[in-house]
Amino acid sequence: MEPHPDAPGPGSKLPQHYEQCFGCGDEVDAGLHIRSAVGDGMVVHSTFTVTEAHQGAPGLAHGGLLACAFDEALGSTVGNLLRRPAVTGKLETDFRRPVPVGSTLHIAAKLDGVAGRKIYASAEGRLDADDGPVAVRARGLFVSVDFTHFTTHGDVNALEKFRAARKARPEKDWDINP
Ligand SMILES: CCCCCCCCCCCCCC(=O)SCCNC(=O)CCNC(=O)[C@H](O)C(C)(C)COP(=O)(O)OP(=O)(O)OC[C@H]1O[C@@H](n2cnc3c(N)ncnc32)[C@H](O)[C@@H]1OP(=O)(O)O
Repeated sequence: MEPHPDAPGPGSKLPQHYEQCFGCGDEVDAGLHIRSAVGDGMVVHSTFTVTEAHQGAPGLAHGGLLACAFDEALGSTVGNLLRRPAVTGKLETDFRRPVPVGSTLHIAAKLDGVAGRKIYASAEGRLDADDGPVAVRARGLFVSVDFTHFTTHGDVNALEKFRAARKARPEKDWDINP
């Protein structure tokens, strides 16, 4: 499997895909503010720094928010390397170690395969360094969708704003053809 010919190359920092996204958006104060960059092959590296806004037990990250971080990291890999709209159909997580507030999860997510509309991806999150101890593993199944998925089910006004903002960006985007 190869990245899409127009996919950003290794080392490229990836922009937030939507400023209101809970995973990566700058406009969500308590969001995860995940930052990502393309790695070698079919890999995207992301970081998520856990704050007090992300707690479940005192001082520890909430498991649901950790799952969110992996949804974002895996989805970013699919969207940026294959450059096609897709949504999460299934997400599995293995929580192997507690993730304390103040720690940074280093997530390496890779595309494992494509079968028709189904896209398989998996990821590992390590504590505080790319070679730190594994805290979370995840696997996701993403399903390719037409852009009409978002116009039919989403907020059309917000979507128009989103499209206008993306068109104004210098880098090429996936084809949007509702
Ligand atoms: C350059 C651009 C950069 C952009 C960056 C973007 C970053 C984004 C980061 C954000 C990341 C956040 C992302 C988010 O959080 S996305 C938000 C969370 N996800 C959703 O809201 C999705 C809701 N679900 C649906 O809309 C539909 O169910 C979908 C569209 C998924 C499928 O309904 P549809 O009617 O269209 O298709 P189908 O039912 O015929 O299914 C098709 C195939 O898929 C298989 N299947 C489906 N589900 C499952 C399952 N659970 N386990 C196993 N298999 C499953 C199914 O068997 C079939 O296989 P096959 O029979 O053909 O073999």
